[in-house]
Amino acid sequence: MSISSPDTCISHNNNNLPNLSNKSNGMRGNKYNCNNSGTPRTRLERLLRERELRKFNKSLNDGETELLNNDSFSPDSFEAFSWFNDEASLETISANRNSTDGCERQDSRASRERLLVVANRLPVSAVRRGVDSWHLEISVGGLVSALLGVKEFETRWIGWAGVNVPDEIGQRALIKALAEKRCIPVFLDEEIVHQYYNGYCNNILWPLFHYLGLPQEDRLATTRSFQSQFDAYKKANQMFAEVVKEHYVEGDVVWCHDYHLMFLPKCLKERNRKMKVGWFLHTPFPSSEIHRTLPSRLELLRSVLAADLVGFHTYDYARHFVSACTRILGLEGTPEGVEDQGRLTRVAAFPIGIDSDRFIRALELPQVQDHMKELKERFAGRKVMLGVDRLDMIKGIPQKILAFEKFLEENPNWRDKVVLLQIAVPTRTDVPEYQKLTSQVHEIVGRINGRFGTLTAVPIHHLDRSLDFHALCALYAVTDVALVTSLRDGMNLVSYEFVACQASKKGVLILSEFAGAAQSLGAGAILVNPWNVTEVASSIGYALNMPADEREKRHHHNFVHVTTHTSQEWAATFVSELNDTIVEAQLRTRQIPPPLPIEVAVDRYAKSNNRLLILGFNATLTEPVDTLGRKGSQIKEMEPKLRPDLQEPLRKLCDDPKTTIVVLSGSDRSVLDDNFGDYSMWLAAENGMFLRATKGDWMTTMPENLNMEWVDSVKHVFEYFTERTPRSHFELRETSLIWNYKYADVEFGRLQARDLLQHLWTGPISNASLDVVQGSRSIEVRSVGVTKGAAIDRILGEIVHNKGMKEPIDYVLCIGHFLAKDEDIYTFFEPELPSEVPAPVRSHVTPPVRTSVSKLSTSRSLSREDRLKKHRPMPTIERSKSYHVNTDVFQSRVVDRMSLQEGSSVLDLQGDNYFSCSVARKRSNARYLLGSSDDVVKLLTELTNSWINGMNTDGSTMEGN
Ligand SMILES: O=P(O)(O)OC[C@H]1O[C@H](O[C@H]2O[C@H](CO)[C@@H](O)[C@H](O)[C@H]2O)[C@H](O)[C@@H](O)[C@@H]1O
Ligand SMILES: O=c1ccn([C@@H]2O[C@H](COP(=O)(O)OP(=O)(O)O)[C@@H](O)[C@H]2O)c(=O)[nH]1
Repeated sequence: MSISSPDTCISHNNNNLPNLSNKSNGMRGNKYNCNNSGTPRTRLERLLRERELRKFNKSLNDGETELLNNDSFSPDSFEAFSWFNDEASLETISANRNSTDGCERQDSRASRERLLVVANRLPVSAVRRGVDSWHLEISVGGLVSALLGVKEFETRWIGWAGVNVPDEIGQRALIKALAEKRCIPVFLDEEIVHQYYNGYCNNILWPLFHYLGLPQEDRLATTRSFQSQFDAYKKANQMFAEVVKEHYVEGDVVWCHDYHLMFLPKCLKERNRKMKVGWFLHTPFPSSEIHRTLPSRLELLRSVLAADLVGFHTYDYARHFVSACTRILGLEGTPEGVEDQGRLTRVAAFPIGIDSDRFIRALELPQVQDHMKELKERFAGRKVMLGVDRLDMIKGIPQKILAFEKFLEENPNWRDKVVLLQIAVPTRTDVPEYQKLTSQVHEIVGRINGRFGTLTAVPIHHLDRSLDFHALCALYAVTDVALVTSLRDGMNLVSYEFVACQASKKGVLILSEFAGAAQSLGAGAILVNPWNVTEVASSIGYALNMPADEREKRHHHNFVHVTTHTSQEWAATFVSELNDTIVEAQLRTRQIPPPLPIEVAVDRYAKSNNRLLILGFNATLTEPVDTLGRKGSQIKEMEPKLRPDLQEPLRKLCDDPKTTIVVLSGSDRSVLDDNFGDYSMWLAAENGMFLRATKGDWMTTMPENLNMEWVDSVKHVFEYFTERTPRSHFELRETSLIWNYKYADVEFGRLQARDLLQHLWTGPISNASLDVVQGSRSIEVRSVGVTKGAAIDRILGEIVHNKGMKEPIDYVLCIGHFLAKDEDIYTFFEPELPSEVPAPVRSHVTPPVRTSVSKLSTSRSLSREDRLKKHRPMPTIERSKSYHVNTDVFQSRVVDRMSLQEGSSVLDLQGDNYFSCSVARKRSNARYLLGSSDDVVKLLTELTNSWINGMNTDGSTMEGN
């Protein structure tokens, strides 16, 4: 795809995604040139195209941003942030953009898409000045800084204004004041703030996510209050959801932020399933071993997974999250995200950035220059070291100061040549832990200044307050060494801001390896372990003595990163991926068969005369697959058991003379005997390789020449892996071998499975004629041709013969939780000529892959119709042969083809009387879906009722099956 930016025209395709097409070759400026031929098909193609489009928009924006920022850049106010400006200026920009485009733009989405940013804190905190008058101040913190730099969207911010407003007059006045800044308040009362924000968010989740553990002291009290804090957390999240709902307009992107709002995606999706919901975490997501300790671990993960896209600062945090979902919820983690019953929540890393231009431009402003001059004079003759942090235990302020003390202790010559300026912004001052930290820091600073200070100078200048933007920029610019020693930090934007302001000085950044920023600025910074005070002290020495050329190289590396990975890029990428996730989900959904129309299936059943029901066993007639987390990995029943609530309907259906039931399972014969021996039905064990009417003996339907010589070598491999994978086991069946790790540690099990597969593919059996079938937690090895689909015509032949059927089968219901390999059973009954019957109900985007059928069955090369007509009149030819161990109990036979009468078909389904149904497996070749075995119970019960009702009306009698 060749795309060149300014020469590009933009249109919409059906997916509502803009198309880029090159308008060169002398076809400029004609909107009809915008063709759709290059419609991207894959996710990556779509995202690449979006990226090109963003770059193109940015090149237009750059000029416009100048316009926007011209007069409105008032130093100390938030007017500096573009999206705070009023609607009118944005309209102007849009108009300018259209007129400069050269090709009529239908693309309003990229530049005007509405974005609802939902975060605990609004970018402004409100201070009450009177009954109905408010003063707004910019809130301090990385989240606010980053989001204020986002310019691409028409943004509304929903959040808490940091103040309790109990009265209606005050609320109304605040709503009005905030509306001018495109902010919408969520009113939280004092008690909720105490329990939700101070309690659950800042005393439980915050320390936990930063590896500081759950509160230890007063265990009982904590446990008791934990529940009420969690309740308040959920309630607060519901309140946010209500406000979102009120302001949501169809098509809006709703972007939820941070650990305060982990419950929000679920609340939003429950209110509106179609809402585009993204969630981004600004803190680290800890290892799943840490998250496991949280009492509400399941609920929080599940709620976050309701979002369409989940984002983190780094790949590590994303990996931890996926791992928590697999280990704690028992879900499937894929490179794309987390999958739950066919639904994918995309999980990815989106490292945040800053609005670097804003910092670079600010350095030119006179007031910033004045500040810089003052600072240079004040600290002349001394190197300036700088720390800027909220006064939070995660920032490692005590550790930083202790390291500085050690440096002064060991380097007396530096004592009057260096100063540490530490800006410690008060935060969460209602939480006792933060109050303790403040006193602790004051105490250490006092001690060190007492120890190394003189009458005229102290080594540490500690400020317990925030600075305005320009003072901060000046400080960054005059600094020689910045010290960021967070014990853990989601990203840390201070390090980015410092780099942005160092174009001329090229100072050194000492950066904690536990800050997310270490992933991006690690190459240019000096990385330290903040817990290692000795290492930090020596790094200070190294930084202060660093030669200019090394400083320059390091700075350049980081400067390029900071100026290219901006907050605008971050937001645009996130929103673009969120939009794409929705497109992708729609494509996936269209590949999913529709739910079984139970009424239709029952009605047709009642109206037919010779029905065949083929039922799988595992997860079809047993309890639903347990996905409730770790408990699911505990061994409950080694052997599958028929659900008690299915016994009665099954028995009644078996007693219906017009119905034949076959249970077709991968399980071995003894398991089917134990569960179904008392019913009047057919049992097909080991994927149909063994067959028995419950009144008779087992026989084999196996192809005669089935090669089983591979068994010993595979068994050897399986034994090896079973020994090395705790809680895995393998089953040796007559026709297959299965290694099962469903009770093992999921991640370790998967790694072992990967190794095992690699060994099977490349090892001693690599040339054998085998199928290696991967289940979600198992690996099965079978001879080629051992599938349910391959076995079914032999089974059918035997049944028709055995029952002496005179009429064709006019209704087939085939239900199972079958492996992909065995889905050939669904296709077996599908008409092969499209003209014969209407196509399955679902609409395909990509046609489902049709599993090829057995090569062993010669009749397979014929069409279904030919195959079934070709069958000879009755006498079944049975060729006995002994097979395997224990064959004394089983009579083994191979059944030849048959038909009802010369030329007539065994099946007469008239297209519509065929219901293939996948249970709890969404991507399937079946025509329909059933959610779980609960639905199977419902269906079979209704079939039973229909038959009983039918029998009463037409007066037919019950005969044996
Ligand atoms: O609103 P507060 O409770 O006073 O806290 C301020 C913010 O602190 C946290 O910031 C994080 O976000 C930054 C940007 O992504 C990141 O660089 C930093 O490492 C994080 O600590 C918190 O996550 C925000 O929600 C708070 O608003
Ligand atoms: O006096 C100050 C100190 C800090 N900040 C801002 O607070 C943010 C801190 O973000 P960071 O990601 O470093 O950490 P957080 O506080 O969000 O954990 C940065 O954007 C700083 O510019 C500020 O505006 N004034």
